[in-house]
Amino acid sequence: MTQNSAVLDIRSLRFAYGDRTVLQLEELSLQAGETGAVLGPSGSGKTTLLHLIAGLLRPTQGTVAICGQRLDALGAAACDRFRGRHLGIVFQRLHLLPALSVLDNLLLAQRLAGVAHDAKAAQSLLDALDIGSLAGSRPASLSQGQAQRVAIARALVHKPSLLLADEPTSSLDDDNAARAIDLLRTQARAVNAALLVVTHDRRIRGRLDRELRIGSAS
Ligand SMILES: Nc1ncnc2c1ncn2[C@@H]1O[C@H](COP(=O)(O)OP(=O)(O)OP(=O)(O)O)[C@@H](O)[C@H]1O
Repeated sequence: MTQNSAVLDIRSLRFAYGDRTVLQLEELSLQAGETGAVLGPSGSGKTTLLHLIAGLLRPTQGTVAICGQRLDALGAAACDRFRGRHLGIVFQRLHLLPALSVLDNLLLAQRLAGVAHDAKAAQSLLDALDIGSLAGSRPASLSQGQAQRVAIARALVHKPSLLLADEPTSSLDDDNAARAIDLLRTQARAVNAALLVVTHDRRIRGRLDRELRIGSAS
């Protein structure tokens, strides 16, 4: 791993299922603190791209590197560890664990990422997202907006290098969509993470540093 490399560096990327190319992306690079959006309609390869960045799929051609490390060069266990330490992911369906309190959802995320248990830092993050008073609540008792804030906090609690957000605004009205993007941007900057939002939602245009469109390739 090199010290001054981009947090995310994608070059000449192509992914195919069999002989059918479903994603092509020439170049995408994000430095620490930078934000970007990949916009594409349904079927354009957004989920495929997220899986490639997370090392769950291997490129057919080209490279994806996180902090200078190609995930396809790592074995399965090392890839899992690297992903856990360097990536934070806000899933479209938030996947909060219903049996755990909000705070315990964050503490579990720290543990899975292999960073030190730090309840104070987790609580500060909840406070920064204006949901500090909900630390003891169960996810089922939260509004959708509150639950999304918890998901953002959980993705950031181990201070990842890269924050990925999958369709974070698609089910939100205009005001809340704008708020969610602002939160992602502000919170990613607070830990000096790069942020990549993958979405079909055109309302995101002009809100992040970089914008890239993808379309289905044949
Ligand atoms: N396991 C698979 N085998 C073969 N083709 C697949 C597989 N998974 C996805 N595809 C195809 O790859 C293309 C890209 O799919 P992908 O899920 O990445 O798109 P997407 O942009 O995330 O779509 P959506 O916004 O609808 O979730 C689609 O044409 C899809 O049919």
